[in-house]
Amino acid sequence: MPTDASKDPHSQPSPSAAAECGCDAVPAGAKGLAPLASALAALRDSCPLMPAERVAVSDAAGRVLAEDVHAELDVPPADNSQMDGYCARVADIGDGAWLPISQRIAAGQPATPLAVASCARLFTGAEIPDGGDVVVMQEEVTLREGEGGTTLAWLPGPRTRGDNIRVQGRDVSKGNRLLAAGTRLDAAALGLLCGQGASHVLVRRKVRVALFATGDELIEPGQPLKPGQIYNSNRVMLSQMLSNFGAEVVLAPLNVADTFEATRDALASAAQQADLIVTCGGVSVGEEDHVRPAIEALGSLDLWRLAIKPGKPLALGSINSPRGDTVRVVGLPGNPVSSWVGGWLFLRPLLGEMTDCSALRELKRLTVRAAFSARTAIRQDHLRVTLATGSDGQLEAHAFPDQNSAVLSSCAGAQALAVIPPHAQLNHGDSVECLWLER
Ligand SMILES: Nc1nc2c(c(=O)[nH]1)N[C@H]1C(S)=C(S)[C@@H](COP(=O)(O)OP(=O)(O)OC[C@H]3O[C@@H](n4cnc5c(N)ncnc54)[C@H](O)[C@@H]3O)O[C@H]1N2
Ligand code: MOO
Repeated sequence: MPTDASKDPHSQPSPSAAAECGCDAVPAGAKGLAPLASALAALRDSCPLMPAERVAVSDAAGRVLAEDVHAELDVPPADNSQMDGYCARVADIGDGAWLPISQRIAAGQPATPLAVASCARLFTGAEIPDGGDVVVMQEEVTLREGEGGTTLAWLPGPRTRGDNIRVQGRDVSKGNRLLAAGTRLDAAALGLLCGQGASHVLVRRKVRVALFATGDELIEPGQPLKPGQIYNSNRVMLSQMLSNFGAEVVLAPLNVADTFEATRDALASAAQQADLIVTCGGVSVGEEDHVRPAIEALGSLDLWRLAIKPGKPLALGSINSPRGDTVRVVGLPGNPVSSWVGGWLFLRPLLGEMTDCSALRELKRLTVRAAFSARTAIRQDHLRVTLATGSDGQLEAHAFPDQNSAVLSSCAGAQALAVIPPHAQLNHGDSVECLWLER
């Protein structure tokens, strides 16, 4: 387990946990940094819930159910065969019997009651005829010609009642809850709805997000790179993350100039059409960082500067919208890793809250063995790790070697964030709690 590094005079910062941006050394920053839990509580506080809307099931992938759905039908609707074979009565088979084939039932055809001391030729999915109580796979059956052009089947016995029969309602029982409100509809859930014959479903409206990046150094991919410029990696990256988390990006201007006026105007225009505003960059302490003052000019800054790494200068606020309500603003730091980690730690749970989605609200936690060492100072660190099974079968977390908040390579392919609490020394082989980055 991580130990308290502040009490160990000999412990040195590990490369992965070094304070790359130097923030830990800023004395003023040591105080007043909000822990992650307070930031998440502030984020969830009086969050608007998206209204419900009815959409076609075929368009509902990734949407969040706004009500419980109860089954109106049994699935399967009648007992049916789970093999290609022959249906008979266990009593007629006994220790094995030659039985005449009295009917042939393909999937989709109605069955007639099974004649006494006979069997029915049937196929996977075909309805079980009344009276039949077992299906024998065709591989076990021998056929021969009987008298008068009939065919006889040898069904070996003894058999057990119900073998190879899928009983009515085995999958879904009429009246039972099929899916709970708050479920994010994946392929299987859509299949369940279709199995009920549902064509439409009541879901939460997607959260409309306005997203913009600030920074005069940014240009869009495809343009020639001039001295001093860098490509805008975060806009498309965050837009993709937001879509994956179920949101609809409604406004994403290519870039916003690094001025107070441009930032304020971009926020004000975003508030006209969005349920949530996400900005990237311009939240630190430099005089080119205008997001915080712009939020304060249009509403209130609820939280700024967190005891987390990466992501210390993350800003949470609300601005007044022309509709008379307020729109939440999440100001992510511009460092690409800080933005990406902020997407997982804040945007995902916030979207979960706004759509009442249980799966998005919390990242799942797993405790594994650390295949690295790390040391933290005043901030809780979130190291990008991949998970692999060690030689003894235990799950291990492997940290990307360079955990600097500008090294986006640490995020590509990362499967979890290893959480290293403040003032801790984690040694190779210790248990470490990870947040699973479920895609
Ligand atoms: N004196 C201090 N300086 C800094 C502190 C501090 O406490 N005191 N905090 C540092 C930390 S921690 C972070 S994180 C960054 C965050 O700063 P900003 O949110 O203001 O971000 P920018 O300055 O705009 O950009 C930071 C970095 O990231 C690059 N960037 C920005 N946007 C993008 C984008 N869309 N695509 C790709 N790269 C982007 C930008 O060029 C900078 O290199 O502040 C530290 N400074
Ligand atoms: O460490 Mo900053 O907090 O680079 O994101």
